[in-house]
Amino acid sequence: MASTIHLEGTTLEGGGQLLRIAIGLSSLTQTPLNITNIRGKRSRGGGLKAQHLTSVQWLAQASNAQLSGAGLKSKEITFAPSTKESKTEKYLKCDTQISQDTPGSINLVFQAILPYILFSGAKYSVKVRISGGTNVSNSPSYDYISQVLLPTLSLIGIAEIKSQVHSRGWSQGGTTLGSITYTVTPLTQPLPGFTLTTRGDIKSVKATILAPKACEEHFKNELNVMFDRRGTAIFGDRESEIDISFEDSLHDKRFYLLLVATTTTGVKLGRDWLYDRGVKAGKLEMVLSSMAKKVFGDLIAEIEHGGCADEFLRDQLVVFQALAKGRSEVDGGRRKGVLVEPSLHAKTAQWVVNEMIGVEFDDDGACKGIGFGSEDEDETIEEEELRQSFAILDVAQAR
Ligand SMILES: Nc1ncnc2c1ncn2[C@@H]1O[C@H](COP(=O)(O)OP(=O)(O)OP(=O)(O)O)[C@@H](O)[C@H]1O
Repeated sequence: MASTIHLEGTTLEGGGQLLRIAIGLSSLTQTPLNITNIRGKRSRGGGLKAQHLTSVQWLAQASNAQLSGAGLKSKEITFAPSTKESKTEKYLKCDTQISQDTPGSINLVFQAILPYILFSGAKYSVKVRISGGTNVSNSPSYDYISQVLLPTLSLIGIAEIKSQVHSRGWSQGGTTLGSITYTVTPLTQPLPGFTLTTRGDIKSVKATILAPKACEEHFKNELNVMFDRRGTAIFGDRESEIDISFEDSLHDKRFYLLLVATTTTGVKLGRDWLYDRGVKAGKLEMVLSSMAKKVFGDLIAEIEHGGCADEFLRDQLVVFQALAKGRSEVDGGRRKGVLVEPSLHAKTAQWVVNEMIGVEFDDDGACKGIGFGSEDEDETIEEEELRQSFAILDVAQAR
């Protein structure tokens, strides 16, 4: 049996993403895992929030893992997947519900469980209905997942993930919970290494607005003004293809805007903003115009670096690069001729995959993945273990 890997939860970003990636990889590789100081860099002492606990418990059930220490606010857990059976089918149900009774981000739960389902080897589609928040600050919204992440996964060879939003749930103070169903078809072959390095020209931009119905015209006008002003920075002198969609947020304090640029090579770049406070009388115009300016500015910065992934997508692709077979590269772009540094979230994701499965990333955002599920995967892991023990020997000799 593999020895337990220990991760220190304060490393780098020190948030929930470290836990999500680690538990997903532990379940897949059946490697026991111990995490201390979970979310150690977050305020109020860190520990597991409901959303994290839900993900850990679901993965423990799906991989038949022994879980100890897990509870709300827990700072240390040990997760030991069963190594006796590899028959995922027994525990990974084809139709499953994950219910949260708080508006914790549905999409962060999805982020935690997706690699496990995709690479589980199960021979049936897995339908997961998750309740909680669909649009929550500092996490991917439903709209971002369905318009940026899933089309990108399709571009790199993971075609079969369908999404359906049943109702919206907003972070903080929302009265109703939202729910989404994701239907995932597990891979039947190892994921081939992929490159996202050819950006292409911006072909179209889709704007998604969620806001109280009364401000529909107003919000759309703000966006049209911004497209007039900043269209050249987006499209250059090419024809602009613009689509603006509006959905009633059914909440007088919830305003959300997502802009997604699609390029001629199918690359998606997205930026969004959620404003979830009240708007004082006479201030609506200012709020909508500030939102529009901010999201346009952020999207244009993503377009100008010329890379193939926005800041958030970059960290969300790391685990897929690490599990794919052979070399994968995601171009994060350049500013003033210098490579755009990965965000702290992306560096954390890269650190976790290195600790868990020995995959190293270079400065270009490339790595050699282990080819999870392929016949020679054991060899790749063994080679890596051997390499690491030589590295330890080298260090010992140097002392
Ligand atoms: N606006 C956004 N659009 C898309 N993805 C986002 C956005 N904001 C954050 N994310 C993604 O959400 C994840 C947040 O990870 P993080 O570790 O902060 O999670 P967390 O579970 O909320 O932890 P914590 O509560 O500890 O902050 C990252 O993968 C990041 O890329």
